[in-house]
Amino acid sequence: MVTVVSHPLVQHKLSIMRDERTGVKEFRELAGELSLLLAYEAMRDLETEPLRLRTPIQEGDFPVLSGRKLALVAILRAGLIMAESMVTLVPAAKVGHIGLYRDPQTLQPVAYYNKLPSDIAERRVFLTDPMLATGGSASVAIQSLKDAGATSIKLMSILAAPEGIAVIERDHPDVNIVVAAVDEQLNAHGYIVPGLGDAGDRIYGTK
Ligand SMILES: O=P(O)(O)OC[C@H]1O[C@H](OP(=O)(O)OP(=O)(O)O)[C@H](O)[C@@H]1O
Ligand SMILES: O=c1cc[nH]c(=O)[nH]1
Ligand SMILES: [Mg+2]
Repeated sequence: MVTVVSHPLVQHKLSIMRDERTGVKEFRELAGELSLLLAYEAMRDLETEPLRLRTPIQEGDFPVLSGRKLALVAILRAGLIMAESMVTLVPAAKVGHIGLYRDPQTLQPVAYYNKLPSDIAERRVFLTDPMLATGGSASVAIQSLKDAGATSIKLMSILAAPEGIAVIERDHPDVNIVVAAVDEQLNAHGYIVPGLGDAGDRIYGTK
């Protein structure tokens, strides 16, 4: 299932990120802000339970988060900005890292790092990567989460191509996807069109 967050704030921030004139500082800030807005939607179904407490006025039962604990897992590099921003919303979440880069010739993901919470099997996992292009990186990352025992995984991306969504639906039909927009297609180099360019390079100012 794919959820496209069509809220005007999300769309506005995304359009500024797309603009080639937007510099590193603003791009990074917007990526963080958008991640919070996407998280608001992605975490809509978190469980709550009533907590008995007393306000300054009277006693009552009030909802607090319950159920499975959370894990945020970032696909490095670009997904890091999303997880770092989201952890401010859910400070008790553990954070994992999966290092992948996409080979520019083959477009295949190359793994270089993997560090996940040891109790990931018991946690609800939110996997972050701003770009879902061919879907190769996200599919491999989801497989490594499953190999580590994760059973509840949601993929959060800022932009997706239809091709990438199709790959996740084929490889991991149990994984829901939350995105700000689904663009037209990929170009010959595997970039999302119209897209926003190379997310990692724009976040970190590399080339
Ligand atoms: O869906 P795919 O075709 O696999 O492409 C998407 C991947 O490409 C980008 O990472 P990149 O390889 O540029 O690494 P970086 O984040 O370190 O820049 C992006 O952040 C995704 O991880
Ligand atoms: O458009 C794209 C595709 C893959 N990775 C990016 O950063 N951008
Ligand atoms: Mg990159």
